[in-house]
Amino acid sequence: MNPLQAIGWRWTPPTLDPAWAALMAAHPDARPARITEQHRSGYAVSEAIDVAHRAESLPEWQRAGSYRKGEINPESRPAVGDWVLVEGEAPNALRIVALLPRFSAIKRGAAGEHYKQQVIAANIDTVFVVCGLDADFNPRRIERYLMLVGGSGVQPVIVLTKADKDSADVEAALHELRAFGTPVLALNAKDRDSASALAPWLGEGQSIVLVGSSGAGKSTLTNTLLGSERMKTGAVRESDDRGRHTTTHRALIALPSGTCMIDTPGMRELKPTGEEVVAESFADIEALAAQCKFNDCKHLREPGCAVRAAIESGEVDAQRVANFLKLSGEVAGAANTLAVRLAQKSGPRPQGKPQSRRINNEHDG
Ligand SMILES: Nc1nc2c(ncn2[C@@H]2O[C@H](COP(=O)(O)OP(=O)(O)OP(=O)(O)O)[C@@H](O)[C@H]2O)c(=O)[nH]1
Ligand SMILES: [Zn+2]
Repeated sequence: MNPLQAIGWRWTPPTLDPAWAALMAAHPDARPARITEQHRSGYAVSEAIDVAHRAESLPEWQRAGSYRKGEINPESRPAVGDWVLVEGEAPNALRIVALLPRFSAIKRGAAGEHYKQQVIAANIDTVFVVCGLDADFNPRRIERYLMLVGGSGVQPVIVLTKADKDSADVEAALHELRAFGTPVLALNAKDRDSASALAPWLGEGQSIVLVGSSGAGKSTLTNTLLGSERMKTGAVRESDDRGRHTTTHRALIALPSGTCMIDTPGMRELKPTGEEVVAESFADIEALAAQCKFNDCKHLREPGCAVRAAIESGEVDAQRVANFLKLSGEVAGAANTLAVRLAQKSGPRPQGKPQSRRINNEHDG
């Protein structure tokens, strides 16, 4: 097997994106590799599972000033999961010479003053939104994740863990979540047969990520899919009493099925970029809204509101509608911040504002 296949490469010349083929033709001495880490000063790339090396990147991806001058959008820098072309030999002479265009990208609104958004994981096929059928069960949080990955090009799948627990009301949960229009499964993350329900998304050459709150069962599920105890789970952690963050970090994990799982810390801190289309992950509400009397209906107390009527008749959950309105407000807020930032960037620099201040926070960790 081509060692790249274990880290998600699945293309052959006939299935290769023409843009990729063109870049490869332009760099005949280069070969593909995948980004596993992105740092302030450079990158780590992998050409086979469990091996990653530092690689020198193009100068325009390094200079902080390039962002400020608007020469390079941070989104056009490689991120974890990106395929790049490299030249030279590891460990000391690897150089990235080109970024291959990504087919999907999970982004988040960036904390920095300058850039609008940051790519957290690129070239992912499926994101499993993991939620336990215990006290962790929270449809509103699931809706938030679905909204954040909506429009990324990544297929979301809801995975409800802890279905084996006596207290789990599996049928009620499945019934509620099926209305979301996203595939949903309930399983026991500790059990291999149960976890095999994920097989349709775990084909060879697929790339996946798991998101979900602490304790949802992500490490447990990963271990079960791996078939061995490779990640430390909550249980281990409790006994060593060192709190969180004991999970050994490994960016690309090869599952026996030939799927590449990407584990990147940024996935834990998703927040809106302002470019999300909330309605996309609320298709049921969007369909109702199309029937409201006023086409700018806010679904609050307008007459002829089909959304309110559907709440009354029990067709749609009032909390789901409330969350839709809340998330729409958050995205609108983020979009506003984004617009202000872009305007400041293109307009003249405010008087008396020191240049150096503007460079702060430009980097991700
Ligand atoms: N009975 C049962 N227990 C589960 C299941 N999934 C996870 N658990 C337990 O729930 C606890 C937390 O699971 P983890 O896999 O550590 O959760 P996590 O999502 O990786 O948490 P973080 O690493 O903090 O993000 C552990 O004690 C697991 O054994 C399940 O499907 N059934
Ligand atoms: Zn309405």
